[in-house]
Amino acid sequence: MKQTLIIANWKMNGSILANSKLLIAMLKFHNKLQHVELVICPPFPYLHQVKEYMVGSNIKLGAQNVNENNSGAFTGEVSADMLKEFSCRYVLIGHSERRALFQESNDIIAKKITQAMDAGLTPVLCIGESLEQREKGDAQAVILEQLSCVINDIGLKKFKSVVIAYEPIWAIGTGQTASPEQAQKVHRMIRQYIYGLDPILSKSISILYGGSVNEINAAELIKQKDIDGFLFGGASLKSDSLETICKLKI
Ligand SMILES: O=C[C@H](O)COP(=O)(O)O
Repeated sequence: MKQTLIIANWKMNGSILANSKLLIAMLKFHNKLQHVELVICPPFPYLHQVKEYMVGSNIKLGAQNVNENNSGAFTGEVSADMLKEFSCRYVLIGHSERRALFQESNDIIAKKITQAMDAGLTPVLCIGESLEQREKGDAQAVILEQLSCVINDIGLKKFKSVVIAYEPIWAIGTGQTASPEQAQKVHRMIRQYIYGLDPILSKSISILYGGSVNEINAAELIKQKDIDGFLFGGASLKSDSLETICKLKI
């Protein structure tokens, strides 16, 4: 059975003290998480701190971004090999905040995925439509374009190791989550698209939902057939919310 994947994206939040409190609280419930794979994605400077706390637990470490190059004169950037050295297992790629604020194109995102995979990291490919695109009826086309650009670039064989995170931009950090039905409809569409390429992969690939997930709406969302877990931000900074979401019976 596929494990439920829960990824906590701290975004640009935290401090050494605040992180310590959160991590100590998490370690109290981590051993009850047999049915979920919990991944923490802190800002880069805190990777080491989180890694130290996670020793002996089954909580995994992830990063929020990676550069599309191997090494060299890319001031301020971090390579996939560096993340691997810091014990990262996962890396978020193409988050909508990076696409919008840092002009990351589908082409750059495909290159980042290749870098991540070459270093042995599991890339979490974030996709999703804006409110404007949804209202114009373009959501499906946008999502399939984001997916197909990556698949065409890296090839289906490599794509088998990618995790997909569907995050409607209008639901991120707004408190306005997609309804379980809305989310399921898109997840089903994504899975059917993958089915058309590779029926076996369509069953094994994890498709996460993200966008204002919290301890209240998570229970209904996770019951949806094609939702395999969550990528969440705000609620991941609150240990009580995190614990409730991780303990949901799938
Ligand atoms: O990476 C996480 C997503 O952007 C969702 O963030 P949020 O849970 O704060 O809406």
